Formats: sequence, structure tokens, C-alpha cells
Amino acid sequence: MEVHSETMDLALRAQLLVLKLHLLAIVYHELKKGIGHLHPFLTNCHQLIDNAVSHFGHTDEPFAFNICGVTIYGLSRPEDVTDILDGASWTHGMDFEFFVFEVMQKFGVSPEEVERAKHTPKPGDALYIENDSSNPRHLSLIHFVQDLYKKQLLDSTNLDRMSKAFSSCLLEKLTSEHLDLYRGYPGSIGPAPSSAGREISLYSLVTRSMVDATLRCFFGPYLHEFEPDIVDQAIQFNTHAWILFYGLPDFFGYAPVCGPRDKLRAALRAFISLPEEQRSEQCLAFKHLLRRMEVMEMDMESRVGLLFLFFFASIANEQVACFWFMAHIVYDKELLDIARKEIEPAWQSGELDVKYLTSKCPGIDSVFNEMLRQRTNTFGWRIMKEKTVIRGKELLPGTPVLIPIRVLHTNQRVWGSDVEEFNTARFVKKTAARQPYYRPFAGGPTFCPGRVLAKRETYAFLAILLRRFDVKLLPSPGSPNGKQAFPLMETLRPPTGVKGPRPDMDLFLSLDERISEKQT
Ligand code: HEM
Repeated sequence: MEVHSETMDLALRAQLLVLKLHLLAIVYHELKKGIGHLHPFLTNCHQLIDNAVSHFGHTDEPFAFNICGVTIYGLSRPEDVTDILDGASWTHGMDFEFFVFEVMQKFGVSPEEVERAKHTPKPGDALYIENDSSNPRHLSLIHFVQDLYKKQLLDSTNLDRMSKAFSSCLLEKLTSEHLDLYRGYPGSIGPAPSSAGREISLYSLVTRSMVDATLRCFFGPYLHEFEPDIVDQAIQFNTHAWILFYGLPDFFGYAPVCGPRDKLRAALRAFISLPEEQRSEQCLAFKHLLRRMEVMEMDMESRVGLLFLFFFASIANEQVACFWFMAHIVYDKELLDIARKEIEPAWQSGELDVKYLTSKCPGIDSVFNEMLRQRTNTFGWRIMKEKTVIRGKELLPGTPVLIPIRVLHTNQRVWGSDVEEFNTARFVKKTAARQPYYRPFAGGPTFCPGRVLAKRETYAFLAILLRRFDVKLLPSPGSPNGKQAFPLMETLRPPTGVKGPRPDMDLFLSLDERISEKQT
């Protein structure tokens, strides 16, 4: 009798288990329907877009996908993308600022302060200050900040000062005594170079020295004093920033973006709290931005957020773009020889002439431009304000539009059948200025204000490294030709700027001193 009831019990439990599994399968399928293309978007977004383009027979028509019930339009026709970036008249129904406001909030600016930041002060308003010398045109905070970007990064005096300060930082850090800093990096799972300090990781060398110099140029020495590990925190934040950008859950602060974000925010908070006279080495833009936020009595966390966003824009692309630029040069003996030859005259006076470098070196230009063609995979975003018709297809108000800049640079019709190859010759035959669908720095109203500085800084890195060191690729005894494999780009996560190499890929170099720092 007992045996019988036990058998019954088991059968019942088995039936319940089957029922549970069945229910789980139904829930999973319903969830899958509900989240739409969320999974491919977060795990291989470029493939998702390529699939959409090929699904419609490469006709480059607008397409749509669905994420958790939200429809998103995608555009891939080079002419459409450049028109949107340039703000052509038919694109006036698309709004850009909406996304700026969203990103501000993701970086910690409160919704109330975002509202105040949009507001253009008018006589009689609380935010209107008669004879306001710091904001004579009475701009809203958003437009004040955009104006500051341009003053800091494009006005020739400020630009020259900043690029000089950047080169000085590199001159100080790219020396034999600092090479130990560049042997690996947190999170790297690639092979560590074998022994001597002369053997380094290219990724670590580029990102650590470029981020360090950027922090010092913008903030002076202060952030390093508040957070000694600030450089690696910024690099880690940049790697995981997509989690914040695309609004993924932070798992109660355990997501990998949270630690670096919180340490950066703490250092920024301490920096802002310093009296202005104790921040004398900060850049001009931050001095004016902090004064403006003080006048507006903005809350502290929102001040931190806005400063954080400004800083993030300056590291989101450049250090990783510089890694790829250097990787192509050190990997190819012919390019390395061209670079060595072209940089020599820039050192003629004994000091580095960055303006010469960025205007008189066509071979280096062709590597820089081709590298950016292949590596800029940023997404631009707009939101439809008004109904807009593109070749008979209606884009409806309220719907976000994804503008993948990458599709401009990967279109066979534009670049020819060797579009997948790294071929510097395409920018030798036709300079970047003559390529109508080449937009690594976007364009129009969102044209990157850091584009001139970015080029100067990247070329300065190359010129200092090659002047001081004999740079050689370490052999890779395990590989068939004894040469290290060229790193592949991490393309799976949605981008927030130029993407770095896959976590298990890097290039390892030996550096032999040619000219000591005392001679440069
Ligand atoms: C190779 C390096 C760089 C690349 C490829 C690059 C690319 C871009 C792109 C594509 C945008 C437009 C983003 C959009 O429309 O959503 C942008 C915006 C911006 N970039 Fe860069 N950038 C680089 C370096 C820099 C540097 C070094 C700085 C500052 C020091 C900087 C500051 C900015 C700022 C402040 C914006 C926002 C402009 C605005 O919203 O008005 N960028 N960048």
C-alpha cells in the first residue's frame, strides 16, 4: 500500500515537473516575443543591422526593429545618413536634443536640472542675470556648454595651449623609466609579455598614457590626487559605459560599470568642492562651466553629472582610435618606415611641431583616415518630431531613429569591392576631404568639436614614441608564421564610441631606447 502511494506521489511530482517546464517554456516564448530584438541588439548589434540591410536585398531602404515593444527605425542609405548628420531640410522633423537630455540623466543630472538646462533665460526670469559677463548672450545651459566645447577645442589659442599641454604630458610619460606601467592592464586576459620592462602591451601603453594626459590637461593634477587609480578607473568606465548608455539594470551596483563610475564621480565631487583658487590648473572650459553651474545654484550631483559627460566625450573615442592607428603602423613594416620618415622634419627645431605633423604627412594621414573609416561604429540617435516620408515610407512621430555611422564606411557601392580590407591607398588617391560619405566625426550640428585636437594628440603620440624608441613587434612562437595575430575588434556590445580589441587580443612590443628624454 505504501509502495503504491509512493509511486502515485512520484507520478504526480513528475506530472507537476512537466507542467512547470511547459509553463516555463510558454513564459520564455512570450518574453522572447515581448523583448523583440533586445537580445541580438545587446549581443551583436552590428550583425542585427547587417541582417536587416541584407533582409531587404541591400536596397538601403529604411527598416524597423522592435525592442521590448518599442519600434526603432534604422537608416542605412549613405545619402540619408549624411543628410541627417548635415541637418538637410527634409530631416527637420528629427530631433537630436532629446537624446542629449536622456544621456545627461544617465550621467547623473536630475530631471529638474535638465529642464532648467534647456531654458533660455529671459528678462524677469529667475535665471536671467542683467549684464551677465559669463553668459552675455543669455544662452540656455545646454547651448552655453556647446559654446564652451567650441571655445576650448577649436579656438586657436586655447587649442594650441591644450595640445601643447597634452604633448608635454606624453613627453613626461613615454620614457623608459615608466615602461613598467604598460606591461598589462586590468581585465586583460591576453598573454602578458615575458620579462623585461621594455616589453609592453600596446593597448596598455596607448590607453594609459592617452587617458592620463587627457585627465591632466582638463583637470590639472587634482583628480589624480583624489583618486590615485583614476586612469584605470576611466579606462574601465569607458569599456563598460554601454551598460549605462543603453539603460541596462545595474544589478544593485554590481554591474561592472558601477565601480569605476562611482570612483570617478567621487573624484569629480571632490574636485568641484575645491575653492576656485585651488583649481588653478584646470582648463578654461571647466572654470567657466563650474562658475555657470554655481550661479545657477545647480545641485551637486547634477554638476558632477555634467562635468562627467564632458570628460567622457573626450575619452570615448580617442584612446582606442589611437590604439588601432598604432597597431596598423607597428604591424606593417612599410607603414612604420613611412611614419618614421614623415615624422623626422617635425623634430627639426628640437621640439615637436604638431602643426607640421598634422598638415604635411600624407602617408600618416592615409593610415589615420583609413583606420577611422574601419573603426568608427558609433550610433547617432534622433527622435521623430513630425511625420517624415522617405521614398514613400512614413516615419511616425515619437519613434527613435538609429543612425549607424558605420554603414557609411562599409557600403560597397561607395568604397568598392575591397571595402572590408585595410587599404590606405584609398586615402592617398583621394583625401578625406574629397570623400563625401566619410564622417568619422559625424557632421552638421553634432560635428565633433574635438576632431582637430584628437588628430594632433594621436599624431603626437606616434611622433614621440617613434622618436624615442625602436619599436618592434614581439615574435609569437606559437603561431604558424611566428607573427602575432592582428587583433580583432570587440563588436558584440552596442557602441558608445570607437571599440577596442577583443578582451583576449592585443599586440605586444619591445621598445629599445633610441633617444633619451633629455635629448627631446
Ligand atoms: C578619434 C577621436 C574622436 C572621434 C572618432 C570622435 C567622434 C565623435 C562623434 C561621431 C561625435 C558625434 C556623436 C553624436 O552625434 O552622437 C562626437 C561628439 C563629440 N566629441 Fe568627439 N570624437 C573624437 C575625439 C574627441 C575628443 C578628443 C574630444 C574632446 C577633447 C571630443 C569631444 C566631443 C564632444 C564634446 C562631442 C559632443 C558634441 C555636441 O554634442 O555638440 N571628441 N565625437
